[in-house]
Amino acid sequence: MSSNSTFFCDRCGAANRPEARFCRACGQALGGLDTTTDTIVGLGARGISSAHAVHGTSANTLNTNVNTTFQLPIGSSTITGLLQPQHMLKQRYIILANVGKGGFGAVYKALDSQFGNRLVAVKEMSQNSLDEKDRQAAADAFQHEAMLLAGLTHPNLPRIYEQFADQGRSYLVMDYIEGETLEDRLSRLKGTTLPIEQTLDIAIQLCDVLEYLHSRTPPIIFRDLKPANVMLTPGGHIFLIDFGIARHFKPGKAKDTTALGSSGYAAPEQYGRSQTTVRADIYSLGATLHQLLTGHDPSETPFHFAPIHLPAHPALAGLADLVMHMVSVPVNERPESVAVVRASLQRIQTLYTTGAALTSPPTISTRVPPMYQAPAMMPPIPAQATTTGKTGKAKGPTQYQIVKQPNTLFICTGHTGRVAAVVWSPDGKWLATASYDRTVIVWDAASGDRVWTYKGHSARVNTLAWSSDSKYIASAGDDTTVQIWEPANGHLVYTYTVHSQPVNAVAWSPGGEYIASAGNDKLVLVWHAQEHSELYRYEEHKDQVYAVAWSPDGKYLASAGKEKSIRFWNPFAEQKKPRTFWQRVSSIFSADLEPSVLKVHNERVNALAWHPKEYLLASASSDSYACIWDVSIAYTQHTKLLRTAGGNSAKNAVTWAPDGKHLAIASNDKTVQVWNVAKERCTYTYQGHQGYVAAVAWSPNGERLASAGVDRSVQIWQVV
Ligand SMILES: Nc1ncnc2c1ncn2[C@@H]1O[C@H](COP(=O)(O)OP(=O)(O)OP(=O)(O)O)[C@@H](O)[C@H]1O
Repeated sequence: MSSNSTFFCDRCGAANRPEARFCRACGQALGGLDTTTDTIVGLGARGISSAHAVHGTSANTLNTNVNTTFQLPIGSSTITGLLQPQHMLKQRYIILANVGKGGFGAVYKALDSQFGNRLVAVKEMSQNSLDEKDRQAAADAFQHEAMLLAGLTHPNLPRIYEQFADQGRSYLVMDYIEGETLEDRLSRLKGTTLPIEQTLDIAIQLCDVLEYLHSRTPPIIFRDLKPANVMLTPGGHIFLIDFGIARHFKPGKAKDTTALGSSGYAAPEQYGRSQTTVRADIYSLGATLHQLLTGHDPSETPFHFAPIHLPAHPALAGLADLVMHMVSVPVNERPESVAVVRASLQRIQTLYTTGAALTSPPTISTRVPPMYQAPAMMPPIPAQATTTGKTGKAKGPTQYQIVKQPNTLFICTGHTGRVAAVVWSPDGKWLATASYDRTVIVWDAASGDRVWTYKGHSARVNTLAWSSDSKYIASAGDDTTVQIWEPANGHLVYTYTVHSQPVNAVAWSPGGEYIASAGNDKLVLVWHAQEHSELYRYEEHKDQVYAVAWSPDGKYLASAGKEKSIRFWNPFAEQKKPRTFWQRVSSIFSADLEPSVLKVHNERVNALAWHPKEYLLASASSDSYACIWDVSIAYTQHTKLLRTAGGNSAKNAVTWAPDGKHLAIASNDKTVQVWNVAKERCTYTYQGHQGYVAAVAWSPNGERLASAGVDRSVQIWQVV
């Protein structure tokens, strides 16, 4: 769907690519065009190349009700895209609209009536106007796309659910992607370009997915990367679509037998001169980036790329060079891998968006060998390394020199604003971080790799919580919403919009049934996580609420904020208000604890954490203290005060070790202190951060801690 010069069909007048052999609108043979040698044909879903399609080999569990050779009956209509809204396909899919043309391939938006009416995209293809050989090649290509996609799982790829044949056409059912193709986005810009920040973000996401494809065994070369095959969601997430010509790279094969790809974006070697490798995808990525940065369509002047002129900014100095290297005609002059490209892009992005430079290598994570044993004593940090560097400008973002500690396992970088929250998934596999940069990033806890960047929020994200089964995240922030979404793919499940002001705290009940959310509107709302109906609205706070926590048995809530005191209450009992005098009296003799207000802090309370098993509550306050409250004897307000080192520094976050014996406290003094609760003694101080530490979380297995804050890094470290 790139904008090459067009060829008009005699029968219906539709515009076609010059290399097309059949009209994409009506299927009429266009004739007279040789596609054998130096013309590149995008096989895609049309599968009409005279060249042989490449056969997929990946094992998969794809649901298919069609015979494996995928022969299609001849004689039915050759045209696709004719299914009307409300048409029921295969007694299951209700067609809503045609979103992707007609001709030999069409894509419909549809509802899956057997799966809660979830939205799906249904790709339709007909090969019936082709001669026998081409028809089989096209059918093979279609099945290949299905098989290939079915074996892949990546946040930037649509999931595939089913393939089948119906009325002489083949269908592929996959995730419906809300958004538009990058090609459509570019054409709406009318010659101008996307903001550089967005281009860098898109480029890095494309690197993520290409790296994933290239790391399969055998590697998958996409071979048709171009703006028309990239979909962009309103939140800025990208998906690679159209796997028609992706193929497995077969080591040792000297030369590709087919010329595939799209003119302007395809590397020279795709014309059949030599075997295509990952560097063919690097070329196409370079051509796509060149177009994003210049607005110039490469299909107009294949293999010729004009110099790129970018705004004068020190961070962008290397960007033009990088892109021009990627589109080098000699294969060996291009970067050797997508990982190399991604590392450069990330370095540029960090420098461009924050002015920050990291001393750690420019990859997402830096790793310490798994055998590493932390020394009992932490060596002091060199004075030079601990100083906070400045950009040198009078005004501008702070440059943080992140220094790895001996027990640091990973330093995850990617956020471009303060990290406000960090939470482990209950199964220990993932970490999620929320940031003022409006995103939530999900990280692989074993490798430190970024898995997903969620961009559903339109303002700072302040807080997040995992559901107890690790399947959902609730995130909330200054846009006043709480959003429930799937960390595996970023799918938004529900947006809760009852708060009228920024939301600062969200907590999922231990059983997973309820969510408590609280914010600047002074409310704590307790609502059903699935039905979203309100269970109880706590209105006792006189000022903004910053923290909310469930007791481990899911019976009580504690909430606190600007008004300095902590409120401890039972949403289920409170729900039954108004309570009579006699009910109050009898409750004294019942097993239920009375709600109470705990007062010890002299400044705002920033965080609360409930002991994993007992009725002990930890709080962190700007008054420089962390406290432990025994709330089972609430009226006597038994507390331990822990004043961590760092003098008068505010305490921002607290987390209990899973065994309940230690507490970690994050502070404005740039440290995290680990305290032995029974001995009331600080046993270790982590000093890897170069700014206020805003968040800390203990891993479910008790072996690691994750901390994050103003320096934008997320540091995962071993407990010493
Ligand atoms: N999963 C999806 N969700 C939503 N829309 C989609 C999806 N897949 C494809 N589309 C829409 O359908 C159009 C055609 O899709 P696709 O590129 O896969 O088909 P094609 O016929 O193979 O195109 P091409 O001519 O590029 O080979 C896309 O441009 C896009 O607008």
